[in-house]
This record gives sequence, structure tokens and C-alpha cells, in this order.
Amino acid sequence: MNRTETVSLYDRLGRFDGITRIVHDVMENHLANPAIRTRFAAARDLDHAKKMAVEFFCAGCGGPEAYTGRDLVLTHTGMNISEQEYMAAMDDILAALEKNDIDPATRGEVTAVLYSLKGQVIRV
Ligand code: HEM
Repeated sequence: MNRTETVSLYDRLGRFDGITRIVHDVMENHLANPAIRTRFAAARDLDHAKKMAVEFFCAGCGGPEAYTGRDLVLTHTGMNISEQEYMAAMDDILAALEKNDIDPATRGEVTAVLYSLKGQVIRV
């Protein structure tokens, strides 16, 4: 039986608790990443942004949580995020997934989902 085909993405990421740990690590990586750290250091309320990112992730991969945050385009409008910054953020997310022992196939699925959202965050 192929585990990646039968267990939901939400389960493979460790449900709410696992996703919360991953998002926490992603934010730590962002704040240490010279390519994008000023973006997050300047954010109005990082704890709120993290909470919203957890909800977004959970809801987006099949969990029961509802996303109560702002629309993605609206959130990133006016930031003028570049392709390079987008790639830097993706690297941080992949590193956090590896740190949390998420298997390569699942890491690939998350990457594909995030890539599909690229147009909603870059240069909006
Ligand atoms: C597909 C990629 C991305 C997704 C899914 C995403 C998702 C989100 C979500 C859900 C929030 C919280 C919205 C809310 O507070 O209601 C957020 C906030 C934020 N994002 Fe993104 N994001 C992405 C890429 C990026 C990139 C590449 C950057 C910059 C390098 C970035 C910078 C920010 C900042 C600075 C905030 C906090 C805004 C504030 O509250 O002041 N995001 N993002």
C-alpha cells in the first residue's frame, strides 16, 4: 500500500499540532533569512500572522479548521514581493518540512500547492 496515496495531506503533516510546529519553524527561518527577514520584522502582528498561516495551511490541506484570515491577494497587495523573495520563502518552508521529518513526496505536494498560489503573492 502506498502511504502517500491513502493518508490525507493534513494527516501526513501531523494535523493541527504538526502544522503549528512547521509554521513556527518557517517563521523562525524567515526571520533568520537575509533575503526576506525585514519583511517579517516589519509585520504588524507576527503572532496573528502565524495563527492565520496555521489556519490557512490546515484548511488548505483538508483539515477541519476554517481560515479566518484575509484573502491572499489583499494580504500581499502593496508589498511588491519579487520572484527571488518568493523562492527564498519556499526554501524556508522546505527546510522546515525537512526538519519536521516530512517525507519527500509530501514535501513535493506542499511545494506544488504553494507554487500554484505564486500569482496571488508576487508583485500584487
Ligand atoms: C504561496 C506563498 C504564500 C502564502 C500561502 C502566504 C500566506 C500568508 C498568510 C495566510 C498570511 C496571514 C494573512 C492574515 O494575517 O490575515 C500572510 C501574511 C504575510 N505574508 Fe505571506 N504568504 C506567501 C508568501 C509570502 C512571501 C513570499 C512573503 C515575503 C517575502 C510574504 C510576506 C508576508 C507578510 C510580511 C505577512 C504579514 C502581513 C501583516 O500582517 O502585516 N508572504 N501570508
